[in-house]
Amino acid sequence: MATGYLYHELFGWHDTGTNAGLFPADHRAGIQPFQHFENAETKRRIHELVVVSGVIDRLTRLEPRKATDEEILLVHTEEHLARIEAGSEQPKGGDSGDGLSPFGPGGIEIGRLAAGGMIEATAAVVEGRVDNAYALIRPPGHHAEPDTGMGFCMFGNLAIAARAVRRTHGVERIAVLDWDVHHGNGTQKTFWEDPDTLTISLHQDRVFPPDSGHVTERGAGAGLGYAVNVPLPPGTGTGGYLSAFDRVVAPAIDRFRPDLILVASGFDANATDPLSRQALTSSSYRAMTERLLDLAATHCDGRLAMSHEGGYNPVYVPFCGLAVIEALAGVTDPLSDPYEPIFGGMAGLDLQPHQTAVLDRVVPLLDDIH
Ligand SMILES: O=C(CCC1CCCC1)NO
Ligand SMILES: [Zn+2]
Repeated sequence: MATGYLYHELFGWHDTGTNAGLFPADHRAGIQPFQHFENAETKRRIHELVVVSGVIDRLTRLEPRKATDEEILLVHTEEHLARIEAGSEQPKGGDSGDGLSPFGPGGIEIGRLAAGGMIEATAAVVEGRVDNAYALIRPPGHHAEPDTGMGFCMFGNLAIAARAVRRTHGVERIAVLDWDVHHGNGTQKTFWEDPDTLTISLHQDRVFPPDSGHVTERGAGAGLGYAVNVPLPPGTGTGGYLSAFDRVVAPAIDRFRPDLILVASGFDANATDPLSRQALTSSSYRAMTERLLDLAATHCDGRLAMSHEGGYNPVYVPFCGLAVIEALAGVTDPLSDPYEPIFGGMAGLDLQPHQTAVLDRVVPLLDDIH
């Protein structure tokens, strides 16, 4: 099993400043200076754990490149690209569109490297140079819509890669699973009317963007039914997520019969994340990855590429990221997660009736996937 792995130190230099988590420090509002929630630490620490654990030696290292204007414009408007270019030329950088997504001077170059990195990882999988791949990239992308960035996202890295390999390699049917705890609104909007791109988002109900990711958001026109949303209640643990996988994700992908599976892989559904209220552990992510590998083997010769998104606890996210990469690489002696007994031992992590009730609403909708 050849697993591609893409990371570059420049991703750690994407500068989100001291926006005190989300907002600029302002003593009048009682906001003290502190680093932005989306900072380099979790990504850098995932990479260091991949190296120190020795898993790096079982991976095929892939190198990022900068996405071209043409590639970015496969998804985004000229106006959005111009906004990022203009901000990037400012002495202190700019923002991707919602005031919550800052970047430093020259920041567009790192944004291009993130999008180009996911293109390279996806192309390596499609060309068979590797069986699957993980693109540990930054800034994230799944909230970026065609006309704006948001939620820390500058460009829709995964969406750009999907359209890029469709154009260069003729990949037709692409299934996208977003397991970041926040709704994958950007990817969904990009492919809203596209029956050849199935978007499935597993997220905490209405956590971000506000009032987004409802079961009733299903696509439009020819794409109706090819957007699937599973808004899980706060506190959902492994039981709820794996039931969502077995009752929604797997049947949807089985019906869709993809040529490629892409994942918007955020780890902010972990039990310790500051920006959500779910309860997953590293073993949850390993189990989901193993299920995806089975689906990819069944439908598309194992072709599976993952694009890093959120995840904000620098202590625990590295163990979740390592578990996914170990599973992709078929590591049979994975590193033991010391926090699993604590975070995985809490009450209520098995499937709950109110979680089943959400899945019961989604399952019948899958009949519209052909
Ligand atoms: O991890 C993220 C960013 C979510 C935050 C954006 C503003 C408040 C919550 N999206 O996947
Ligand atoms: Zn997120």
